[in-house]
Amino acid sequence: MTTFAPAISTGRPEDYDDIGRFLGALFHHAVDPETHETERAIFEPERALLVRDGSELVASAAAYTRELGVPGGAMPAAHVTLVGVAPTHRRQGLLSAMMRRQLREIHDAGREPVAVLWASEGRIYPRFGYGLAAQRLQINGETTELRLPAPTPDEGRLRLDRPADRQADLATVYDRVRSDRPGWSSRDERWWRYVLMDPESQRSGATELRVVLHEGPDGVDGYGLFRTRSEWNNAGPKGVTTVDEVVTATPAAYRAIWRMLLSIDLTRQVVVRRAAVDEPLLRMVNEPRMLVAQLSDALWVRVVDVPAALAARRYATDVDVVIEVDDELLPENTGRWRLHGGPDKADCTRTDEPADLACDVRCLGELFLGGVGPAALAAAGRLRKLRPGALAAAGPAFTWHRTASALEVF
Ligand SMILES: CC(=O)SCCNC(=O)CCNC(=O)[C@H](O)C(C)(C)COP(=O)(O)OP(=O)(O)OC[C@H]1O[C@@H](n2cnc3c(N)ncnc32)[C@H](O)[C@@H]1OP(=O)(O)O
Repeated sequence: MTTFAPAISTGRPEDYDDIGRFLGALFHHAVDPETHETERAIFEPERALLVRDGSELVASAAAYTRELGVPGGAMPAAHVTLVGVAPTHRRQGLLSAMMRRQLREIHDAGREPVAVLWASEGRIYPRFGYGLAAQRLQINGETTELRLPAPTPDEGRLRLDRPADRQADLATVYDRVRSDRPGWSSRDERWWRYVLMDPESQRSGATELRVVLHEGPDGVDGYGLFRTRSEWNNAGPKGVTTVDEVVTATPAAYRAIWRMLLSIDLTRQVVVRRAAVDEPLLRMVNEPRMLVAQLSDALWVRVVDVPAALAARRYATDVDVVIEVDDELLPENTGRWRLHGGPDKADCTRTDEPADLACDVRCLGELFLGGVGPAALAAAGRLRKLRPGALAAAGPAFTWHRTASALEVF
């Protein structure tokens, strides 16, 4: 067998048709013309890396330019996507070559201190320095077994509508809430069309996507995107409500929307694929066990530029710590970094002082959104404490008052 020497080229706008067909085959589904056009609109050809063998596309990787919510604000982040290698060319180092090139380009461009992705399989990306930064709960709730507290007077009115007709309201609520949710990405017009795209081919027998909006004293202050599916057996109806996202700016909106979603007539089950680990719903129902929640991975973060990344987020408490970092793929990150930060500001500079903590760059990715603290990573043997008391001193600073979560797969 001759060895294939990959030459990686940058994408052009006309490559999208090829990429769509290529990734459709890798993910074992047909190309849907409706989603293809929406996805083409968010494609950034100059950020795509392609490998061809002759004229045949055999590998791709790309990135979207978006902001990522982080503790205390939002920052530019390369949203890595469209990764695939043909079954004829797998395990010959193509993914590794693309990941190395992509990380180098992101680092050298100097605009995005971190990269972020959803992994098709959790074992693929740690070797490239990606750490599991946000987890999610997958809920399969038995709604007949769940009770919510009685409505309170501050709960407003609910209205049902077509999501596409209320896009402006959804965007207003989302932007209001996003500033305080580590892990949520910015959405412009094109992204809203992507989030709301609703092809028949992906409904699995359910209705079209619908939205329930909550109107509070100042107008729309929350929404829930959902669909329902009919199912019956000899005992009667057992329909399913599938919830895509619930975004609310007030506790009253949150309670009212979930009360409706859990009690739609002729349904008996609620499915939520991307609930937050600290989802308030778990604290609202009378029997949380009946939500049948299962933990899974959501966002993986790769710290690409250590000082810029650590200075871009905020810290729950004042922190002054020296971290020794090891980064095989981007050696500029290797060394000792002094992080001096707090709830309002942070800076991070190279230092010769002795380190308090030591870890690899993947571990920094895990810590980055506040989804896990240093003590858990130390207990897992992934982070080393080099000074007594360093974990207790730095630990609380890395967490955040809302844990990391992610609403949408990109
Ligand atoms: C952000 C996203 O887009 S996620 C979507 C990712 N894409 C997919 O899942 C589509 C289907 N899968 C694929 O296309 C390919 O299998 C890929 C892209 C996951 C891997 O591509 P390859 O070119 O085969 O990877 P490559 O040869 O560079 O492998 C590098 C190392 O990772 C390991 N590896 C790669 N993929 C996997 C996997 N799915 N499971 C376990 N190990 C893996 C390889 O064994 C290799 O290990 P080694 O260095 O110890 O020998």
